[in-house]
Amino acid sequence: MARPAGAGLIAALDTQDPAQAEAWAGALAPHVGLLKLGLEFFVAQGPAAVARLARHRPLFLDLKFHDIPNTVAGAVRSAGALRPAMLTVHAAGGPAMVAAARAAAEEFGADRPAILAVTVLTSMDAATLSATGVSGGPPQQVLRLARLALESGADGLVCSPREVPLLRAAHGPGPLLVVPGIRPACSAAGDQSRTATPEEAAKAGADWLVVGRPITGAPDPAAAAAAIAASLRR
Ligand SMILES: O=c1ccn([C@@H]2O[C@H](COP(=O)(O)O)[C@@H](O)[C@H]2O)c(=O)[nH]1
Repeated sequence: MARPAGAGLIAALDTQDPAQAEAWAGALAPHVGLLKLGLEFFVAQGPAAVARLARHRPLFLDLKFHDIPNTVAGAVRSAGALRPAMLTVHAAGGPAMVAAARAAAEEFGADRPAILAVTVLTSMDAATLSATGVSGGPPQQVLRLARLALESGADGLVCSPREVPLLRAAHGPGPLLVVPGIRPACSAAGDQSRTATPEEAAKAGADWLVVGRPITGAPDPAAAAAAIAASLRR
């Protein structure tokens, strides 16, 4: 998948309902670079329904694999058959798991899915992370997991907009940085903790901004996506 000029927009279609996903995909396709489908849709509707949505835009299949290396490699083979542009694994699965995901993706040849490693979920603040036994706070843990994942073959990272400058300073322009936790001014944060506006995330150096509820929960989702896309072009 070619890197966008500036920051590109990805719409997260978080629903179990195939008719809703289809309606969003059709309405949002002119304004976004990719459509993101996650566990909610995949578990409810399965691979065939996912494949149908790829008629609108390339897919980011965000299933966040986290298992032993052999199992993750098999899952990447299964998911890769849907020809998504990008797939996610959890960096916390360790170097062998990330390397196994990358090796399985390579089996799809030149237009293989990019393997993105999720660092620290954007819903987690320092206290939540500390409760899982990780000391030092999100920035330090994101940097630790990013290094592990990139050295193990990940093409890019999922991180919050707050860590983008740190990751660019540490790893330069190479890694694809895909960034949820995006909240236009006046949008409700909901369960997201480490947030920024689309303009802030783009200025920090994100490649792709992932936006769900601020688009899908808007009275006119297409207009909301168009407004965010326009703000990224300014
Ligand atoms: O750390 C992460 C990783 C993935 N996500 C996903 O992004 C979208 C965000 O949706 P919003 O409605 O804009 O909050 C959602 O599909 C998450 O599963 C994330 O938020 N944080």
